[in-house]
Amino acid sequence: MSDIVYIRELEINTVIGIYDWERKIRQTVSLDLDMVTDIGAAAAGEDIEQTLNYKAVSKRLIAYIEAAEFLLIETMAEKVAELVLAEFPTPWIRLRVGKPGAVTGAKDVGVIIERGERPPRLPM
Ligand SMILES: Nc1nc2c(c(=O)[nH]1)N=C([C@H](O)[C@@H](O)CO)CN2
Repeated sequence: MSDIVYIRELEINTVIGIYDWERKIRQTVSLDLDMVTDIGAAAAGEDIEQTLNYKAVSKRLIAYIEAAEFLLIETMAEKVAELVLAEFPTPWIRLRVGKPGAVTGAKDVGVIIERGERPPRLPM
């Protein structure tokens, strides 16, 4: 079965950007994650150890991104997707990295990527 554990609008402060002034400040990035899993065992046993733990993923990404100093959000997105696929029990991730406030007049800008083995059927 292809189920999804998701995280929405995880906001993290970091050094991000290509301009000199951006290297001297911290800005907020906003992440959405959709991670494929099978929730069956966790649901049957009510066992947190059987889950793809969204709290554990969030804490790991907060620590990683707060310490990072990427130039581009593209690089951040690739590295975050790599980390999640390597460290957590999911074969596929869809990730949005937004940089709200980066463009005057736009509420948000960013990238959306999918990485890993895409299952045949995904929930909407
Ligand atoms: N596709 C991208 N475009 C831009 C990026 C980026 O990371 N990816 N970054 C910038 C600047 O850092 C901008 O955010 C400063 O306001 C411009 N375009």
